[in-house]
Amino acid sequence: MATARINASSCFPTSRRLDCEIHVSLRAKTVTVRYPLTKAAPRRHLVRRANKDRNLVVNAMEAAEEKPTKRYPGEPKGFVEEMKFVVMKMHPREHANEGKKEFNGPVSTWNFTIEGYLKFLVDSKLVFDTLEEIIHESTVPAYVGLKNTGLERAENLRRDLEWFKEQGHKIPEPMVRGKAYSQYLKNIADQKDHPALICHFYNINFAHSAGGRMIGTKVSQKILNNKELEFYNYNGQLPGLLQNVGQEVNKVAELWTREEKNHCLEETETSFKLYWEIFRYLLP
Ligand code: HEM
Repeated sequence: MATARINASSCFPTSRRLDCEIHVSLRAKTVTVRYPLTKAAPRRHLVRRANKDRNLVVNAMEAAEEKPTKRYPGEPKGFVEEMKFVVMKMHPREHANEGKKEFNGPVSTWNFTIEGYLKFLVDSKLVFDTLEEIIHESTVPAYVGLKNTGLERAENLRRDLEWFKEQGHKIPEPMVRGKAYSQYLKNIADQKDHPALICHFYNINFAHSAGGRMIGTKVSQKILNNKELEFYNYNGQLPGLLQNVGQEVNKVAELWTREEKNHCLEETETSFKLYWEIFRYLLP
């Protein structure tokens, strides 16, 4: 609501006239209008005129005021929340609710096979290998806080695949889906597209910590005799690790323009599609 303050005390004489001001405030902005009146003009004229002008000034300010800036879902809580909002909309509804059904959602009806699961692990390893190498070897300031976060999975996956080998399983070579995602990550790193890369960093790591872990539990129960794989084992408390990484990503994104943030959010679709292809090895 606009208010106008007629500041009669700010009438001050100059050599030939009496200048007075009114201040009109609209939300955070204040406009000052100066009235050059002759010394002879009585103050009540000034007040009358200022009152009349006040509405004109308010209207002009309202017209000039920028439209309220768009709020993005999740924005008040930080950029990671914005990313979460976007990716959750991409999940099929029954998958997004999976965690609320005490692991008895559709994933529990999947008939996992060792063969499919090994493909999933091998291609996931290639993706984590690539992502971790890019982040680790980079000197880009935006990635500094994303090194050695405790979410790294490549080494744990290597140990899991070793275990499968010891059990007598043949470990496949990386396949086209894993190679496609790995190559895509290398391309955006070469292009120095940091917002896009950080989008993938978030989605790959956080997807694994959420739906990925649920799937891991089911696989373990159904076909691995409850064997706990290293892939799902973190050095430290996972919620704390995720919170720290989330804070680091939020800090980086605070330096971005809205365009860079939107570019990062738009990249979610590619990340979801590419990683979804790898999850599909698990489908019967
Ligand atoms: C079978 C496949 C999948 C299932 C069953 C699944 C399931 C879930 C579930 C249940 C959640 C937790 C929702 C909540 O917090 O209430 C979740 C979160 C998430 N998923 Fe998926 N998801 C799958 C695939 C993917 C893919 C392909 C991506 C993207 C690459 C992805 C990215 C994420 C992310 C980033 C989160 C948010 C984690 C967080 O910020 O806490 N998910 N998913």
